[in-house]
Amino acid sequence: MKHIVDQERLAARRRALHQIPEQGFKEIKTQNYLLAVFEESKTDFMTIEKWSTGIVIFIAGTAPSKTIGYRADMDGLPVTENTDYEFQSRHEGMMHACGHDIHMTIGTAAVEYFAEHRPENNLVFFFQPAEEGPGGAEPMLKSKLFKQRRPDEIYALHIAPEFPVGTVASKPGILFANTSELFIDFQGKGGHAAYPHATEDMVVAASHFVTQLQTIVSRNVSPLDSAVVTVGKVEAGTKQNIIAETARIEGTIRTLSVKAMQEVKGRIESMCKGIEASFRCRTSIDYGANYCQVYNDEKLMEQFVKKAESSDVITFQECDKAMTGEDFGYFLEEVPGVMFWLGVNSEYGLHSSRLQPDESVLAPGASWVIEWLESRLNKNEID
Ligand SMILES: CC(=O)N[C@@H](CCC[C@H](N)C(=O)O)C(=O)O
Repeated sequence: MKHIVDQERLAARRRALHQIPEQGFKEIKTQNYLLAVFEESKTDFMTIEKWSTGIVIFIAGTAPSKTIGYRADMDGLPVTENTDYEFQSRHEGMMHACGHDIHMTIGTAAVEYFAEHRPENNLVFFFQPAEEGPGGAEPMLKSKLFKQRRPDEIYALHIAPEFPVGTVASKPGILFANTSELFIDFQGKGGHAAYPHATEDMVVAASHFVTQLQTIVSRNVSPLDSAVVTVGKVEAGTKQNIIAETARIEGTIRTLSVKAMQEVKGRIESMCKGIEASFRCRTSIDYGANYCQVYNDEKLMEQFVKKAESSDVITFQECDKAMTGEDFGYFLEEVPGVMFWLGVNSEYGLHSSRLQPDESVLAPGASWVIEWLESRLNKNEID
């Protein structure tokens, strides 16, 4: 199959989306932009419905015996863009630094294609808000709309800066980790910088805590299991000559097993008690959004690999699991399916202010998604 989509049209769309990154559950402009795109290809066998700031599109098949699902995430990240793009983000302090602009654009190409080539089976697209947090998948799955449109299998992609354009990579079983956000507040007695003995310094307390955290992965988690504890943000104090009354750390925990997640959280709780005793302060922990692992169905993965290996538009590569998180894992808990990486060859990685996915991925990426979905929608091809 040659590229069946128009690269330039998709690039223009991706650039438009790139300029309007919005936080989770605030994707209003993004939703409106997508709705306008879908309105142009609307047919009488296609239903377009809003869910929160997301969109669900149902394409009724000609002779359906099942429903195939596809999901694309929509939100941006609080990152100040530092690329050399002419079409940089117009939203200060926000950027599509995780490639969701590419994910959505490829999703729109698939919607347009199947609006023109009505499939035999039903097809449902989930344009999902808030993947980066607080998590749109879980509430979407609980919605009445999802229950009405529930697919029998589901697919999604994520861009991969480290793979060349034209590469699709995945693996059976666990692909992405279990995750938990981590927010800890420290509260003590602040005061004058010249009277440390009369205060409890929360800069020192939080700093000790961050250092102690590093021993969880090296000394508490089994070396045969895997975990990550990252602190991405620390905030404390008000001025250089005032001893800080409060501090806050924000981070994330990643584990391959549910057991390791419980162990890491248990250690964090014990360490907080230790910090309270040592620094005469109070701590409070909030685990924010938690995502389950992304687990690829083995049988569907086998079929995916078989199809990918015979495709002219992409090359398949088996990859290792990663400690990234994705709330698509919740879809895969409910419905069997596959998530895969799509190479975009960027020197800078996901969540970097300099991430620059190679746009030439749009046509082959969309063609592959269409080719794969078509094989699941056309009854002659399904094993
Ligand atoms: C693919 C990717 O980068 N996903 C995010 C998911 C974030 C989950 C949650 N907000 C957390 O930080 O734990 C990731 O950071 O892996």
